[in-house]
Amino acid sequence: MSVEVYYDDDADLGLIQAKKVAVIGYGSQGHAHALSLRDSGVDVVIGLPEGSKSRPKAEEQGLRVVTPAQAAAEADVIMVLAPDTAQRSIYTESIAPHLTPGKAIFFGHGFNIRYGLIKPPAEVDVAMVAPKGPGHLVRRQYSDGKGVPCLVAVEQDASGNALALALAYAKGIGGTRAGAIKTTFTEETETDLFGEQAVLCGGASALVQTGFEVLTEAGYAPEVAYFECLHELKLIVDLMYEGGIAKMRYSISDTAEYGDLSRGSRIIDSRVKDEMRKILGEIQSGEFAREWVAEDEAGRPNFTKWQAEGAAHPIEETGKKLRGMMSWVDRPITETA
Ligand SMILES: NC(=O)C1=CN([C@@H]2O[C@H](COP(=O)(O)OP(=O)(O)OC[C@H]3O[C@@H](n4cnc5c(N)ncnc54)[C@H](OP(=O)(O)O)[C@@H]3O)[C@@H](O)[C@H]2O)C=CC1
Ligand SMILES: CC[C@](O)(C(C)=O)C(=O)O
Ligand SMILES: [Mg+2]
Ligand SMILES: [Mg+2]
Repeated sequence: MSVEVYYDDDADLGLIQAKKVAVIGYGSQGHAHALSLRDSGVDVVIGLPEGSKSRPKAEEQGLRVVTPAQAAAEADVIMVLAPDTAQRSIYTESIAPHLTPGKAIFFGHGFNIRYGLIKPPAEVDVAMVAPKGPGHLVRRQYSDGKGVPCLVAVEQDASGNALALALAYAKGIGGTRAGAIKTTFTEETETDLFGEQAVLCGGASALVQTGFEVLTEAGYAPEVAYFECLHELKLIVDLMYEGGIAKMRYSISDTAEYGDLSRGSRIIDSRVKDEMRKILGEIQSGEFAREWVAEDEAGRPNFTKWQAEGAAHPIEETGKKLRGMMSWVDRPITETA
């Protein structure tokens, strides 16, 4: 194997238990890291602005919440889990003044370091622990005694111990149960952005919506189209997750497998592959990052419009109705945050 993968036996939890950790932000990732670190015996403080919606959620879970500046002042390790677009100003206003030599700043995604939006001083460790999964599942897997794999990376090793500290942190959130892969900030950032845009979120959502539209526009029942294009996708992906595409193809009928083999490459064709390469180029050149930062600074006009259009897509109404009939499917998005 060309990558280095670390498991529980390779990580010393004592290293992070000996530190005070500030988790800045208590959203999808923040709540998962904070609660799991606490359950792993780590001293955790949460940094949130006065008036943050997340404050009562963290306090209800028994966590101590202070301002981001106070959390950064108290902590040895500062994990930044606020939205990527907010991190630069949080860093400048609340973290940088307290980032004294010997401390460590950690990230859950490399965006701000990769694109030069945050430049920490040379005397601190700069590392990343990036779970390869949504925060609510990071927490659920930890609570179930399992773990979501993580990427770990060290951008700056002032202490000479940054990787060991990052691995200890990864162990504290269950990441080394599944495996922590050593990478770089550049590789994590570019592959993560590509994955979410082209395959996992952008690609998959567009595939599902378009399949649903084609069936319903041809007169088929929305309920049947929903089951076919969205609900069953999870069951198919579960088989891929367990045993690769090969296991999924083993389980489906020969008819489905012949349709898959003969038709799949007509859907995801060379035009789609060229577009994926273009998207990767925009990520590598920094064009996507500049666009997203400018969109955020302008008050997110396109983001808000596209979000509303997505929420109004007929598949959502159909899905809401059908999921209401399946109590085991319709679980709340936030169980802890
Ligand atoms: N979502 C995910 O599963 C994954 C996310 N990541 C990375 O993790 C990081 C966090 O993302 P995510 O968990 O999605 O974020 P969320 O949007 O879910 O949560 C953001 C949190 O930050 C808080 N916040 C907002 N502004 C500030 C501020 N100025 N100071 C302090 N806290 C603030 C929010 O509080 P409020 O409630 O008041 O808005 C909220 O608690 C990002 O770098 C992301 O790329 C990495 C892997 C997966
Ligand atoms: C796939 C989306 C993601 O990269 C993630 C959950 O890993 C994110 O940024 O939320
Ligand atoms: Mg990701
Ligand atoms: Mg991401």
